[in-house]
Amino acid sequence: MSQATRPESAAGAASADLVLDGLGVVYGDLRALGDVVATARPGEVTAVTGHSGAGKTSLLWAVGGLLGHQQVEGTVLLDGQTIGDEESSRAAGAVLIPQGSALAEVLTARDNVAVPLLAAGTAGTDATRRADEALAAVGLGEHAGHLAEELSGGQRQRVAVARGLALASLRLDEGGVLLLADEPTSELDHDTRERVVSLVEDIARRGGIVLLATHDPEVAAVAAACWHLDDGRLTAGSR
Ligand SMILES: Nc1ncnc2c1ncn2[C@@H]1O[C@H](COP(=O)(O)OP(=O)(O)OP(=O)(O)O)[C@@H](O)[C@H]1O
Repeated sequence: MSQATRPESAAGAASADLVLDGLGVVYGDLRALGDVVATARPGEVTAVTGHSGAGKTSLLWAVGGLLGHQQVEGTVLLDGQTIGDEESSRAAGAVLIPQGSALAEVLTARDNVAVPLLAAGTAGTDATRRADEALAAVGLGEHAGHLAEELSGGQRQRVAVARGLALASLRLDEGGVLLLADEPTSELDHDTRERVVSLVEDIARRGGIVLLATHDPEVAAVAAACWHLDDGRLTAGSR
């Protein structure tokens, strides 16, 4: 594990870094996130921690361009370019593994993983191959043909992880990825959790930028850096 940093200033960030400069999120009268200044580096997993309601999902969604203009304050830069709206974040390789599995119930596990790959322009046979590989990697190779609605909570979460990792791998092949993983291990047993964390680490090892929101100290402990949120404010890094 490398020395963790408290990203107090965007100054000195390398150009390929993800830089949050005064990032804030408001929902009407509620301020969920305020004035976050932080830098995440390619090749590292950055854990995003904090109590329930601290603003972890809001941060990930703001970076991914998934919130409305009026809800987001400040600037998100990747490789020196402003991102943070849907189009620019997607073009920059942003991939979200959402909290909760958000699967299409009447599609198979395989199709849940393959459809976003097809939508991203992957040819059918390649999308199926990538989907099957991703499902096998999370231990669901034998469930590829099962409908999502037939799967357990933990299996569904693994399909969602496989979907995100398959798309992240595609983005890496295309030039780069910004993986936003929102509590991807919350419903997994110990061994499966370790397997998923290792797959997320692989994305970083291949040069991706990874933000990993988690409540789990053991998961956070694998990260090279940690952003800890307290009521929407970034507090001191823990390592
Ligand atoms: N769409 C929304 N409209 C209004 N308030 C929201 C919305 N989404 C989140 N909030 C509020 O914003 C705050 C931060 O929520 P957020 O989901 O970012 O926290 P979190 O750290 O991810 O929480 P958890 O660990 O429980 O998932 C909370 O007070 C929450 O109630």
